[in-house]
Amino acid sequence: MNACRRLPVPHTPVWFMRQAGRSLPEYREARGAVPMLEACAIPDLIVEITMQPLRRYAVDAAIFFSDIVVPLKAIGVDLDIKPGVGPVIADPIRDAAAVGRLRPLWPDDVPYVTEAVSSLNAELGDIPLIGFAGGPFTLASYLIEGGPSKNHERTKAMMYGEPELWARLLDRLADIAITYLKVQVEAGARAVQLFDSWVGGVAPADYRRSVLPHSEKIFAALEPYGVPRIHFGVGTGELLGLMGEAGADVVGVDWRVPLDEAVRRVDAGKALQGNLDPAILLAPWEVAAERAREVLAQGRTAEGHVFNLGHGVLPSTDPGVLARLADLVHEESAVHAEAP
Ligand SMILES: Cc1c2[nH]c(c1CCC(=O)O)Cc1[nH]c(c(CCC(=O)O)c1C)Cc1[nH]c(c(CCC(=O)O)c1C)Cc1[nH]c(c(C)c1CCC(=O)O)C2
Repeated sequence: MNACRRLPVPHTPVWFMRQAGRSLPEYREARGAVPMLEACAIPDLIVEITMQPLRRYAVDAAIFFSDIVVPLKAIGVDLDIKPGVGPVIADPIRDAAAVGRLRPLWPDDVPYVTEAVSSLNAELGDIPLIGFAGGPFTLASYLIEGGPSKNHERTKAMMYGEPELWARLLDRLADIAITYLKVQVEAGARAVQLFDSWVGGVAPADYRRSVLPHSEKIFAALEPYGVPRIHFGVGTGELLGLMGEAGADVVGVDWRVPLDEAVRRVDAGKALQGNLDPAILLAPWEVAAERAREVLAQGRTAEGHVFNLGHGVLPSTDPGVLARLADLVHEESAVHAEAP
C-alpha cells in the first residue's frame, strides 16, 4: 500500500498476476471438474483459491479469484470460459440493438463477490486484497469478436467506423466495471487493478480519443474510496503515459519496456508495477534471479515500485521458483532500503 502511494517501504513489495491458478497443483485439485465461471460464484472456493498462493509465497498482496467476464455473466450475457481458449460469447455484440440489451450491473447480481471478499478480508489480516475489473477495450473486444482475438478487427472497425455506438458500448462497460469494483472495495478490497489487457493494439491518438475517457470515468468513480488504483495492459509501451493520465495511481508495465524507461514515459506522481518476463521463470534460476535484480534496480528509479511479472504466471511455472523469487525481491530490496 505504501509503495502504491509512493511512501517509504522496508522492502519492495511483490505479488504475481495469476498467482492463483493452474501453476498450482492445489488449485487444480480444488477446482476439480467445476467449470471456471461456476467456481467464480462459490464463495468458499473463491476464498480457498485466493488464499492458496499466500501459503506458498511471501507475497505482499492477495488478488481476488474471479475473472474479468464474471460481471458480464452476472448481467445475463451468454458466455463461457473455455479451457485453453478463454472467454467465448454466444451472441457477439455487433449492432445498436445488442449494445442496448447490455444492462447495468447491480450489486445484488454478485452477492458471492461481497461474501467472498468479506471472508477474505477477515482471513488476510494485514495483507491487502486487490480487487479487479476488466478494462473497457478488453471487455469490448471479447464481446464484439465473440472470443479471443489477435487483431481485434471487428472491434477496431466499430471503434473507427461507428464512434457513437462504440462510445455507448464502452460507457456501459465502464459503468459495469465501476459497480464491480465498488462492490469489491465496499466489501474490503484495499486496492484495485483495471486489466485492459488487450488495449496495447490501439495507437495513442485513438486511445486518447476512444478509450481513455471511459477508463477515466472508472478511476474517477473510485477516487472517493482512496484505494490505490492500478492500470495494466500488455504491449502498452506507447500508452503508459496515457494510462497514468486516465487516473491511475500505479501504472502496470509489461516486460517489453524497462522500468527506468517507463519512468520517463509516465508523468510524475505515479508508482510503477512490474515487470519481469514471466517466461524467464522457465529458464535456470540464476538467469531469472539476475533479471529480477535488474528489475529491482530499474524500479528504484520510480517514485514507488511494486514488483510483479510483466503478465500473468504461465501455467507451466514451477511454484518453487515463484517462492524463491518473492524471497529474493524482499531480501535484495531490503539491503537497498537500509543503505544510507
Ligand atoms: C484477459 C483476462 C481474462 N481474465 C483476466 C484477464 C486479465 C488478465 C490477463 O491479461 O491475463 C483476469 C483474471 N482471470 C483470473 C484472475 C485471477 C486472479 C489472479 O490470480 O491473477 C484474473 C485477475 C483467473 C483465471 N481466468 C482463467 C483462468 C484459467 C481457468 C482454468 O483453470 O482453466 C484463471 C485461473 C480463464 C481465462 N480468462 C481469460 C483468459 C484469457 C483465460 C485463460 C484461458 C486459458 O488459457 O485457459 C480472460
